[in-house]
Amino acid sequence: MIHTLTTNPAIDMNIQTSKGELVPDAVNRCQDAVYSPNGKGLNVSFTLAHYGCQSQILGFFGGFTGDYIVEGARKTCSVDPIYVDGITRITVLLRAGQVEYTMPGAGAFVPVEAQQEMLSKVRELEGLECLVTSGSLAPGMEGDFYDELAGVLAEVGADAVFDVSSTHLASLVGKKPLLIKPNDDELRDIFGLDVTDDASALAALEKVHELGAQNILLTMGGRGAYFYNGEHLWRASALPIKPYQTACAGDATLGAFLSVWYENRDAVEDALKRAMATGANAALCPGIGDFARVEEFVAQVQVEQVR
Ligand SMILES: O=P(O)(O)OC[C@@]1(O)O[C@H](CO)[C@@H](O)[C@@H]1O
Repeated sequence: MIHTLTTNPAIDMNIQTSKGELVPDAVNRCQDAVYSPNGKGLNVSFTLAHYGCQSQILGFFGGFTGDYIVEGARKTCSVDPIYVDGITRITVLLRAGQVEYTMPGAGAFVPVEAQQEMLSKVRELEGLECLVTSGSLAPGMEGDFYDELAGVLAEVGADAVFDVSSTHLASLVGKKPLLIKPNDDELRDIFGLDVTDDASALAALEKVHELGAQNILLTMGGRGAYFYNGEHLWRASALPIKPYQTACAGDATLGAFLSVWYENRDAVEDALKRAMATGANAALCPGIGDFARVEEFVAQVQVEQVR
């Protein structure tokens, strides 16, 4: 079974300013608030659940916000939480007219003892085939937690998938994760690599593969995505949508991709079509979305094997 790990989950609070603008030093009244239990790995689990793939959510949770997320997530997924003393964060996703502001809180402090408890839990999980670790590290955690985690996964023979924005990813790929999912900003900031066309995508993803990542799913928002497996490179088109909020789209893309590809490594085209369609649908909704237009979108995604 796939498990997901979110060290720093969040309630996503989507709001819109009533006047369609954000005015400094003024009272900006807001409307249409939507609250949802989120965090990057949870979003992957919710997406997997939508496609009938069972997964279990792991993470650190604290306070009333942590309880809200655990309770909410349990409506669709199994959750095995570790509780910490602080208060799990809220991410404010504010829309002011055409402008989107994403404001994640810092999150609850995770002491070393809780980190060790998580590593022991992972080591002892029954039926662990793959751990998807997503999102930022909670306060109190350092990049070496990922190294220890990768060590535990290697020890128990489980696959590692990382969708993390930490600069530590540059060395973590040396542990040969099954898959990483950077976006184009992360590829530039962490690996110093830019993608402007097929040739630069191939050069960049070959480089990251040489560093150790077995497979790379590169998401680029409105510019589509590439997938490289060390041998072949595929390009997938983006949907021409007007996003409501882009925050959860990458997680929906990853979850949808895994829901096909993890069990069938040859089904890259189908996996990419579902991934792009699901990501686009998520971008139209608050939270992870309603998956309502996925089938319609699948038919519109163009996937081409470019090498
Ligand atoms: O601080 P992180 O973990 O990078 O990002 C957290 C977050 O913004 O990402 C998710 C969307 O991807 C949201 O559900 C969540 O609030």
